Formats: sequence, C-alpha cells, structure tokens
Amino acid sequence: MPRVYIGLGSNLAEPVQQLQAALAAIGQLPRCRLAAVSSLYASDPLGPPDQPRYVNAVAALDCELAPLELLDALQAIEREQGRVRKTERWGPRTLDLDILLFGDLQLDEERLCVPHYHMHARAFVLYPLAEIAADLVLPDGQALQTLLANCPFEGLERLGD
Ligand SMILES: CC1(C)Nc2nc(N)[nH]c(=O)c2N=C1O
Repeated sequence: MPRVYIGLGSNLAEPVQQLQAALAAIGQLPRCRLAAVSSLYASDPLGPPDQPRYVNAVAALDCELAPLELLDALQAIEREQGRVRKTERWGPRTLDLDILLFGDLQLDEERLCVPHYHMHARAFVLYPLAEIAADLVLPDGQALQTLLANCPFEGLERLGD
C-alpha cells in the first residue's frame, strides 16, 4: 500500500482548528490509514506578505485510493471547511491540502504533480516532513536530509502537537 505524504496549511478562520479538523477528516477517508502526523509549525507567508501567518503540518497516510481519488477526497475536505478557490494566486486560504508524495510515483499532469512541485525548498514542508520521515528518499533519489541542509529552519516556529 503506497505511503502518501500530505502537506496541510491554513492562515484563515482559526488555522490550528482548521488543521485539526482536516486531520480528523483525513483519518476517516476510506481505504486509508493515518500513520503519522507532524507537529504544527507557524511561519510568515511565503509570497504576498499582507496576509496572516500560516500554520502547517505534514501527515503520513497509507492509502489504497488512486492518486486522483485521493485528490478528489482532499479537495472535498477543503470545500467542506470553507475553502473558496480564489483567483488571487498565493492569497490567504482556510485550508490547503497538498499531496507532497505518493509512494515513488512521479507524475506531472494538469490536476496533479507529485512530488509536489514546490516542496523541495519550503521549510514549512521539509521540517514537518522530516519530523515523521527523517530517512525519506524522494523518487528522484534525493535524500530529504540533503534538502534540509539547503533549507534553513529560520522563521519557522514549532507549535507542538
Ligand atoms: C501562499 C503560499 C505560497 N505561502 C505559504 N506560506 C507559508 N508559510 N505556508 C504555506 O502553507 C503557504 N502556502 C501558500 O500557498
């Protein structure tokens, strides 16, 4: 059963509660098992600065769903928690659920790109991911520890579980 890593992010409408509710919903997905969840981390927004700080986490899921089935399920959770897909690129959002990795799959399609296109240089993804998968090697052979060495922790604040 593929091990899937999901990035969670929120900076609107009580972000900590948004992530806790999303994790509960992910834990209820059919044919999936929530295997691990990182601590929550706060950080300033990457991109437009005139928006609230983000709260991020990463979850590990053992998943029998097909990639697009999982994507549909995650987008349904985003909608249920109030996310309206805004036109503003990189604007604030109630909830972002990104498939970071889907086993060793490498996919670059319109709806889904895995490994997630931006994950390699985002501290708010790499540090929570390393917390639950320290020895991870990405499908292209890069070790997560190597990515971490090139991505400073600065600006990230661990909020605990
Ligand atoms: C707007 C953009 C790029 N910035 C972010 N910045 C931070 N710190 N965390 C995010 O999850 C996040 N998500 C985004 O989509």
